[in-house]
Amino acid sequence: MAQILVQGLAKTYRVAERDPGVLGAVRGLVRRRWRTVEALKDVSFALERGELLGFIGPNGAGKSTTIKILSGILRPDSGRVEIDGLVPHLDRISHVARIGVVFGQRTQLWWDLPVIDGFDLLRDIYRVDPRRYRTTRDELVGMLRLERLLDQPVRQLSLGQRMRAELAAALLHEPSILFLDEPTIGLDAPSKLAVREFIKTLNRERGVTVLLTTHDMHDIEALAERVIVIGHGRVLADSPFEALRATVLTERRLFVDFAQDAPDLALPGVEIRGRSGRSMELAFDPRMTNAPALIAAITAGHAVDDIHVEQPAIEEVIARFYDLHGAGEA
Ligand SMILES: Nc1ncnc2c1ncn2[C@@H]1O[C@H](COP(=O)(O)OP(=O)(O)OP(=O)(O)O)[C@@H](O)[C@H]1O
Repeated sequence: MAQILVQGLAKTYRVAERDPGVLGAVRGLVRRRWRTVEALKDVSFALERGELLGFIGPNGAGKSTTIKILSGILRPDSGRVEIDGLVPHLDRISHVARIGVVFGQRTQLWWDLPVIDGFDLLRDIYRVDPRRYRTTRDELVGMLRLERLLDQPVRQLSLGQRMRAELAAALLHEPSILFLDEPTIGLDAPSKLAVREFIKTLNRERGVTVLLTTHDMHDIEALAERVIVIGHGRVLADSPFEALRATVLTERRLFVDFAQDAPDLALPGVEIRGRSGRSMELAFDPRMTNAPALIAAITAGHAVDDIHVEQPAIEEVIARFYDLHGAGEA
């Protein structure tokens, strides 16, 4: 049975509207005008225990709203959510004991307290058995290389250090599910790699179910076997990333460095995209020809120094997908 079940989720926000300027603000105090924003219209999916799901979509698509509902912070207007048999917003206390949540843009630690004191407070809040807590904490501190940061107040940490501390904080009570809302936002390359490695270990070795939202497609490429794309409050795709790539962009590219100036080539199903000196970029449709056949045809007639095939970059695939579904920013 699915560990996370979401069916027909809908959520509308009511936003106060006001006219511009001071007069508008004053008028707004007297008579409020409201506008509704349909953040989620109809979102359904199921997640098995131990899965790692990339939950992506353009700005304003409804990703954070979904995570807030799944964490029990928000109540949906309609639809059904069940996680390990509990309804998050109704069974909040039992539910939060089983999940960990990290919002990349917010901290769950205490700004002025040393990291270790924040961890101890979370131990008390979650009522973790002291002996069990020490083991888990020390393990997380080791995995996330936090040893030298424990005595520093959170406000003194760099963003990358803080994110490592946030991940530990979210896991001190050993949840079996982790919700990550943009955990790599603003991090430099080494910190991103460290966070990705940690998430991977947690999921693959410990079996923690992970739902990850991110705008960094390298996170998706490195971590997610399955991807859900949402746009305008609906699920637009739910498939392995490779399947998404195949439906959106079939094109492959072949880069050739010839031993002499790049020749004229006329091959069926192949388009020359660029040529400069001895280099040439070719695009081909893998349904019409394939890379080995193409390479054989080229090398049969010309001396070649180097040759390689490229898939379209993941950013390109996603941008094209948003385009096809008219799912630009809401
Ligand atoms: N508290 C709120 N009050 C009013 N409107 C909100 C609130 N939170 C979100 N919204 C609106 O709901 C829609 C969905 O927002 P949400 O934050 O879920 O999107 P998102 O996919 O997480 O976007 P991003 O990638 O930019 O973080 C947006 O139109 C947003 O403006």
